[in-house]
Order: sequence, then C-alpha cells, then structure tokens
Amino acid sequence: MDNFPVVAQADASLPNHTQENIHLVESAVGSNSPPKEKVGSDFDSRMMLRCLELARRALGRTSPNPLVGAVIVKDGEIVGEGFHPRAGEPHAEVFALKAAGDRARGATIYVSLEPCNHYGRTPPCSEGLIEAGVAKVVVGMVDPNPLVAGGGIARLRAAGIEVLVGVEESACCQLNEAFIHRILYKRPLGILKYAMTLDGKIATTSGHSAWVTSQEARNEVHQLRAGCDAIIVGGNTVRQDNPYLTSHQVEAHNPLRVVMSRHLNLPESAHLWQTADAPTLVLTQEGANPDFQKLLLKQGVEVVELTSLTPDKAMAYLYERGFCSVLWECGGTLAASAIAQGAVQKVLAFIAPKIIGGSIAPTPVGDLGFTTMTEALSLERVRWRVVGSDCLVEGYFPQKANSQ
Ligand SMILES: Nc1nc(O)c(N)c(N[C@@H]2O[C@H](COP(=O)(O)O)[C@@H](O)[C@H]2O)n1
Ligand SMILES: [Zn+2]
Repeated sequence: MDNFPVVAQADASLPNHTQENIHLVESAVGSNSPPKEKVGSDFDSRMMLRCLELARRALGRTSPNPLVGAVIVKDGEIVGEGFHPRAGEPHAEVFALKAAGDRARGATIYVSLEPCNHYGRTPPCSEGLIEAGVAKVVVGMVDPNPLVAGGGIARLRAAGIEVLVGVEESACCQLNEAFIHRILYKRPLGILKYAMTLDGKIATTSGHSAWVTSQEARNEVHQLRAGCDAIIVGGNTVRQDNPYLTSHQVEAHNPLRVVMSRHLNLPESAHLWQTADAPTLVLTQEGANPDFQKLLLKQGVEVVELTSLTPDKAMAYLYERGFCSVLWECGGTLAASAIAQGAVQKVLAFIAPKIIGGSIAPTPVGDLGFTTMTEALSLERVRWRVVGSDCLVEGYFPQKANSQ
C-alpha cells in the first residue's frame, strides 16, 4: 500500500504561503479534523448559504473557475446578489455590486470565496469592493489559488475594511472540492461512480445491466453528471451498454463525453456519435484506425491521439483543457487502472438490494493485484444515505499530506 499511488501529490514547487493554504483547505474539507467552532452569527450563515445557492446556478459551467455566489446586505436587507456564470465573465462580486448600485456604500458583502486580488481574465474584485465603499466583507473560504491565497483578504483589511473569514467554510469547500483539487494537485478531481447489486455485480454474466438501481438513483446520477466537466468510459462500455451519458435534465449542463479506446474498434452506430445532445471526445493512441477516426470527425466527434493512453495521461490532458471534475463511469478493468494510477479521489457506490449471482459476472473494480486484506484501499470521510430503494455510499481515498 505504501508504494501504491492512490492520489497525485500536491505540487512541491508551490510557494510557501500556498503550501500553508493547502493545509488550511485540506483541514476545512476533511472530516478527520475535529469540528470547528462556528464562525459568525446565524444571520451570517443564512446569507452564506444563500451565496452557495446562487453559486449553484452555474453548476458545471465555470471550470477552470470556481462556483461563487455573493450577497450584499444593507440595514438587514439584501440589496444585491450575483454569481459567477462562467470563466471569462465577471466574478460574483461584480454582479452583486452592479445590482446594489449606490446601496453598496457602507454595506456588508457576503461571498463564498475570498475576493480575488489579481488581474486575470477580469480585474481584481478587492479593488472593486474598496471603490464601492463596502464596510464589511464576509468570506466563506480562503481562495487556494496561489494568485490569491489570502492576498484579497489582506488587501481589503489594509484598506480599513472589516473582514470575517470562515462562515460556513466546510459547505463552501464542499461545493468547490473539484476546483480546490485542481489547484492543489494540478489534476481534475476524479470521481468513480458505479451501481452494483448487493452481491457486488454491475451486470449479469451475460452482460445485462439495465437497470441495477432504482429510477431515483439514476436521477441522482443525472444530477451528478450536470455538475461534472467530463465523463469517461472505455470502449467496452460503449460496445456493451451503448450509453448516452447526458444529464437528461432540461437546461442542465451536459459534460463532455470522453471515450478511451486504444484501437478504435468501436460500433459506428453508438449513441455517443449518433446523438448531438452533448459534445464527445475520443482519446486514442497515435495512428489508431484512421478510417474510424474519419467517421468520428464526420459525426462532429473530436479525436485526440495521446502518446500513451492511460488514465493518468487522460487526466493530465483534461487538466490542460481546464477541467476541474471528471466522472469515471467505466467498467471494472479501466476503473482498477484509474485507481492504481491515482486518477480517482472520490468514490460513489450505489448499492441495490438485489442479488444476481454469477461467479464471473463483472464487478465494479477489476484486479488491483492485491493478495492480502492489509493491502485493501480504505476510504475516509465515508457517508451513506438511502436513494430510492438503493443505498449510496460515498468516500474519499486518503490524500497524501504534502510534505513541504
Ligand atoms: N472571489 C471570486 N469570485 C468569483 O466569482 C470568481 N470567479 C473567483 N475566482 C478566482 O479568480 C480566478 C479566476 O480569475 P479570472 O476569472 O481569470 O480573472 C479563479 O482561479 C479564482 O481564484 N473568485
Ligand atoms: Zn474577483
């Protein structure tokens, strides 16, 4: 287990203040640390939860940027609200300031992420807040982005503005767990999702898998997809299940559908290239099946040849494309190799109270090469709840602490 690369390491080249920030954010996200004392009043909490509600309106659409909401309160009343709609567009604070107009002077702004203090695609919100004359800034969480990392808070305080940090911090971190992971580990957050029977099978011996779980669980999966940037499957899943991999919800975001296939021996009639509901990307190896590549291109499917097609290389490529979260909805063989290469950090297992038997019926995770129980990968921060007639168990592989 010691040599098993379950997670990517945080980048040792990051500056010291960012390393400290990593610990700060890790302790806010993790539940292994003792519960923290509540920060702020009940009213502060209500306003911050409203910020998170606003932020969620852009679910799945902001990467590589975070989901952020902002609320401006004057004399106990909300006078402006905003959220960050997508990268390249103004930040949440800018929309809230615009909505509040002159009423922002002397007001309190609640924002789920520390105001930025840098010139990126947009100018620094810290300066905008100072110029608007706000009296107080209530922050949900410190921004782990090394370009911000406490600098926004310091700038506001230096301008004489009162700043309260950490209201509903763990809820703020949870909403942006994928953004945080991307910043800290320079990879998208990998989420492995599967549905299995009580006896641990994802399909019958003959490969029939529709449906293992209840409609309610499938609806939950559709919502999960709407919040992710990409879904990855392997060629086997395309051949056997012919999935659509969409969020099946009106106006919801559809993630990029990604197929990993070395030889491109895939069916021409697959729904993934016969339906235009969502974009599709096929990742393959150099020189694979040029005729099939032509067919895919004709269908509007993007094809990218990687020098070697592995889960880690796929995640590195998707990181470069600006993705924060990737959902692995693949079969057991690819899932095992994704876990072994540290491309999975979070597991969502839907367990249906059904038994189908079959000693060779497929299971969610293939061979990891373990021979003893001491090698088993234990999840932490485990939670479970009932969804329809099924049970959803979720947890995280332990993050290796940064040694810097
Ligand atoms: N406080 C805050 N509010 C928002 O609405 C945001 N989108 C951010 N994002 C932070 O700024 C970085 C992106 O900057 P540009 O959009 O490129 O100017 C992002 O990485 C976050 O650190 N922060
Ligand atoms: Zn900003």
